[in-house]
Amino acid sequence: MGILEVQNVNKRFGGLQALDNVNLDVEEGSIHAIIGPNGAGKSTLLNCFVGRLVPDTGTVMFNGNSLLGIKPHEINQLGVSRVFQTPEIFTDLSVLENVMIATFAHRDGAFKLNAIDPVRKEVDIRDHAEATLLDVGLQDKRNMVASSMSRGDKRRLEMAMCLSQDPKLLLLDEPTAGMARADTNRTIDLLKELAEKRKLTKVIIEHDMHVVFSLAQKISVLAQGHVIVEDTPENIKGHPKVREAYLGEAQV
Ligand SMILES: Nc1ncnc2c1ncn2[C@@H]1O[C@H](COP(=O)(O)OP(=O)(O)OP(=O)(O)O)[C@@H](O)[C@H]1O
Repeated sequence: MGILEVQNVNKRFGGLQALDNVNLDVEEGSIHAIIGPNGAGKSTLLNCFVGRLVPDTGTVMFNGNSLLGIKPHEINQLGVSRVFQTPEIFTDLSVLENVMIATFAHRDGAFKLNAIDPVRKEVDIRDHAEATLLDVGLQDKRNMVASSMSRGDKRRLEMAMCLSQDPKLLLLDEPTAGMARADTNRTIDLLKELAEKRKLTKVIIEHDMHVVFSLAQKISVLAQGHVIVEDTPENIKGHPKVREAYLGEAQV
């Protein structure tokens, strides 16, 4: 049994079947990629894991708990954390303060900007945040104001904010979107390092096949809301069904 088990999930938006009987089995400690052409249903599926959307039918089980019908912060407290395509950070605060706020939010269940004054005084939270910044290589930038960081560093900061909550499952929505190749490669290295350092399961949505094939142990291919193949990267490469799904995009 996987740490994340998705069974027979369906989701319609009006006349559109965005998810069509989706099944997914994510093994604990693995990096599992979800790929597929534009509009295949990848983000819709991820949204069903974090309480942003509720499937019409089906089940989503994480570590023995159903993720359906509970609030996003409750899902977060069960150990599921998500890195968004556009970093969700407090731009006026320092790098360290952003991570401290995320650590605090996980412990106390509230993500509030005005919590920063009491949080600044909490030594345990500061130590934990400093250790997380070291893990993602941002320790030298801890006092920088978040708004002045590069795009790549902002995404790294958001990853630190997620990691500071000690998640069991990290969901990454196109973690390298819009990055230059050098930044993309740094992100790949970081995710590989984290896989070695922490026993953390990762589900990653990604269009960049260089990233997918560098990281994933298992790949699920979505097309028109349906998982057409779930297999290892070796078997996915050149798979006729996958080529067909990408016809015209020619990425795999
Ligand atoms: N809230 C919504 N209301 C109506 N239709 C939606 C909604 N969200 C998504 N859709 C539609 O559902 C389908 C799947 O969208 P989704 O964003 O999940 O695809 P995706 O695979 O993540 O695409 P991309 O790679 O372009 O981000 C698309 O046709 C999209 O237009």
